[in-house]
Amino acid sequence: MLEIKNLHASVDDKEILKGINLKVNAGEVHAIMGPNGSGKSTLAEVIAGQEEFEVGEGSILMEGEDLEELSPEERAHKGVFLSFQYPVEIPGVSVTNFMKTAINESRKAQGLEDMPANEMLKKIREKSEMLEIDRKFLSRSLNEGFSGGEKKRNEIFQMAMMEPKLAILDETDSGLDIDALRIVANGVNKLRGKDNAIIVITHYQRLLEYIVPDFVHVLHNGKIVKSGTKELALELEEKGYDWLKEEAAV
Ligand SMILES: Nc1ncnc2c1ncn2[C@@H]1O[C@H](COP(=O)(O)OP(=O)(O)OP(=O)(O)O)[C@@H](O)[C@H]1O
Repeated sequence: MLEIKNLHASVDDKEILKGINLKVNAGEVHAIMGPNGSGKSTLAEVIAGQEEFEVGEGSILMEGEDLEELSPEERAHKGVFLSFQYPVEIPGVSVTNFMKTAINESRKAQGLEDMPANEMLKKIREKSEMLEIDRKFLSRSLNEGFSGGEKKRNEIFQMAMMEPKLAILDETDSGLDIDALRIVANGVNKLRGKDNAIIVITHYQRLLEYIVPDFVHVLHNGKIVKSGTKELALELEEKGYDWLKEEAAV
């Protein structure tokens, strides 16, 4: 699904990603952890195609296709979803209408007609019930006055509606409380499937008790310095990151 090879990226001539290698297969959930400032969010944004980052050496392949020349929108149409990519408030545009537009834009890019209204309503009903989202919430203006938890709910709803091939959830600095943690975890678990892959960026071992990842990677100073299974997250909880920094320096 996704293959990142020796990826380097910088902003304002400062190198942030210094040779990332990562392979994510369909059906897998990967967690990325690591100390503040190690490059986790940058990695997510570079995969999604955020233009402020300059990609140097290396490549990002999605289903064998190099993403380098593609805009963030084109990547989204290929099935890459990054949480909080568009956290804009749009007064007067409801959560539902925003979703309808996003889905039809994506269909258009794939040469498809708009989704018939009844099909769209059915999908909205199914996904909102699956994620226990209140009807009233769907008619609210997008992100306007949303609490942190409501933003989270909206984001997971967007992911459920878009059915991305590769979803990247950057949870590192979103201040998740217990409820939001559960919203994210339930959403991810319900959307896990053999044809899609999910990358969760988190500081919380707790989140990984709910979403059991297949692999855990630790990013430090722009490189993945350790990969393992969910036990690695437990080890990090217990020992912190210093031992890995020391190992990485050797
Ligand atoms: N647009 C930018 N301009 C300048 N520096 C940036 C920019 N984006 C990121 N950086 C720098 O790159 C480094 C990595 O940041 P990044 O947000 O990727 O880290 P992170 O691992 O997600 O951190 P955290 O756990 O604190 O969220 C930091 O030193 C940060 O200051």
